[in-house]
Amino acid sequence: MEQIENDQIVTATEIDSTSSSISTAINEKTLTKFEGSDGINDLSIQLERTAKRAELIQSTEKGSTSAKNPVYVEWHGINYSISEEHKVSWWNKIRNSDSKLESGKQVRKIIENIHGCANPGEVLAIMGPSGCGKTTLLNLLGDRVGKKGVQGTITLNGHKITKKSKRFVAYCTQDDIFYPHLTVKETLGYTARLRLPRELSRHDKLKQVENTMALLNLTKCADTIIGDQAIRGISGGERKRTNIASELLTDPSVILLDEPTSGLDSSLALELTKILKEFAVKQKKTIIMVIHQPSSQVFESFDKLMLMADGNMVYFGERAGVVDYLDDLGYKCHSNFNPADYILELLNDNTIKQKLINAYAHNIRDDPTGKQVVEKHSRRTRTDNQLSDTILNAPVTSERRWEATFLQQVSILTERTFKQSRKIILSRVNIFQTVAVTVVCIIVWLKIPFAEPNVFDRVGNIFFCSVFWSFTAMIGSVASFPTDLVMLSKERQSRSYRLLSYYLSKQFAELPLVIFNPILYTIPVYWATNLLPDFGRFVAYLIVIILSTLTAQSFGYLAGATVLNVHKSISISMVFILASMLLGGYYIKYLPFGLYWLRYISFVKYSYSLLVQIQFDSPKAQFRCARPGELPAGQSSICETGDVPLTSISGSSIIENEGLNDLPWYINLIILLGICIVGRVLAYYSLRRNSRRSKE
Ligand SMILES: Nc1ncnc2c1ncn2[C@@H]1O[C@H](COP(=O)(O)OP(=O)(O)OP(=O)(O)O)[C@@H](O)[C@H]1O
Repeated sequence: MEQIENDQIVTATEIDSTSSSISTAINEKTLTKFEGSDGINDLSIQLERTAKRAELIQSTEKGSTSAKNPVYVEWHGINYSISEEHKVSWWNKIRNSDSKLESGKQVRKIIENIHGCANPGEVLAIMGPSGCGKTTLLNLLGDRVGKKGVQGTITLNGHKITKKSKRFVAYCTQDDIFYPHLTVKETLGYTARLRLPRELSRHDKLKQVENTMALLNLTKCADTIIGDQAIRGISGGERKRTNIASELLTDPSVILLDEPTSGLDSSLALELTKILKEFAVKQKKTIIMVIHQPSSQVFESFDKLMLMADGNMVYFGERAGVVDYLDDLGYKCHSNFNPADYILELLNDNTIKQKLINAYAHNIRDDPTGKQVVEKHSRRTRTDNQLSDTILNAPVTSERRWEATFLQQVSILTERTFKQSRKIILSRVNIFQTVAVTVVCIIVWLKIPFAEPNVFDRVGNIFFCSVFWSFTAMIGSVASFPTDLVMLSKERQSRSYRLLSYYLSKQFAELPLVIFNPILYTIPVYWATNLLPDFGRFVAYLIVIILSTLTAQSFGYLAGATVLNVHKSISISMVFILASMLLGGYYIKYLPFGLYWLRYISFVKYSYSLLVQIQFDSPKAQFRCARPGELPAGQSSICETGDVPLTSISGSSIIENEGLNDLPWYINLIILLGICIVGRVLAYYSLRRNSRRSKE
């Protein structure tokens, strides 16, 4: 306990002195320790950096709620197990017929009887060899695992974690999850606007972003896109820092970090741990981090330490006490050795590891869930003038479920989705594809004459336009939800917005993008291929093409939201669009007996019928009858049905003959609109059901 207080006093004094004046800190006494001007330069750079850091942290304190809501985290008796499918092949069963090999489920213990606590103002480090269960424990502390297979108690200020209390806990995952086309500043800006208290003005929120970027040395890459495997963006270390910045920015009371220093060089790793430590001390944040091989300076900055091996506890207590603890067990760490390296070396030796696990189990033999050990290290149980018992007993809750209002959420998310999706939907490749298809269609169907022999070409042009854009929209939208899923789950876990806000914003943002290419295609193709020269009919034609595209998009959304797997949903959509195309009325006129109704389940039938009605069911649509020899052999002219051969025929007679006006145009329109809306509503409920399931 004394050690914690001393550590905090040292850090607080250091910050105060540095922020007040650099010049007084560089006193003569200190300078004599360094030889030559390089030493002086190094020291002044260091002090300048420390002063800047303190100043920036101080600036983020304005409006900080974590200092007012310190949170004490405690956990004991934690067990987590998973059931794994165990399959025995029929061949193995035959070969081992005398043994009792059976397929079935096996329970595997991931972590066992884990306990600990983390106090506000302190940094707790969790260390151990790879695969020992550190991330699993962090996930459990952040309530990101669900209930299945979990036993034990985790509390915040002595109260169970609730949906409202989760907002006070930030989780920096090991994998940095971002929208790749947004810049660092945009990413952090949207996070700030969604998650910072609504009382702060937009200007203050963006100021907070600037300060956090300066603090984490991100200012120089502020306008660079994040990027991913396909597009080059910021570096791995910058991604890591952006990830931490996006959580620090939201002013949480508890910060869980999974390997925050991986990918950073040693000086950046040290700088980051110093920042976290200062945040802990100055703003009473509780910091728990999983860390691999910290340098000795980073190791020194921890207040508490938890060591794990094979899912078991090896040590929990003061960081400063671990070397003596190991020494007492016969494992002496030399003074010139980094204790963190030494600990990992011990835990990677199977025999020593088992001895250390047994030694810890022996120590707590009278305290099966570790409750007493936890109480010993808890600041909640003792009187402290800053963090009194009453504060650390206060329920961790807020009046609001979300900081941004519903309308703010929709507008912020729409802006963000638009920025992210426009780079994909309106990519150069997609625009090139549209222009190329437009040119090909114009060449193929240039100035189709209003004549009977060309009716088939005219109808083909109309059918192609409807199906091509439906197909493109459906395939483009199936990946929408599966690719957003990880981001959605991360942001929903931190209660950034409602699912409905996300869903509506997706619709609004992608609407102009999805209809841009069909419009770009339809305008020149309509006039160049000589479709009905009537502006009103052109507008109606364009509206139906857009509606058909949006209907196909809603099926794409539905498939993606239901299956949540890009490959599977593309396969399902392909089958669906092909079936709709075949049943649309262009390829098959006469379905086998009893299957005629199948036409009515194809959305293509409604859009195709509507487009044909727009183009043919008009007094202006008059077609010259075929002259002898113009029609293919065996095909009779529609004009020859009466006694007197006609010279021209109306479009309405043609579609009647083709059976394309079985439903009036307004019924086709209503059904198409209905399918579009129902598809979107079903996609929302599918997404909601799946996002609830993923939480369980
Ligand atoms: N849902 C799960 N299904 C299957 N195995 C799991 C699951 N969750 C955890 N595990 C297993 O539990 C063990 C601990 O995993 P965890 O990620 O917590 O380890 P770690 O200590 O964080 O490792 P590292 O340092 O390498 O990240 C691993 O063997 C992992 O494969």
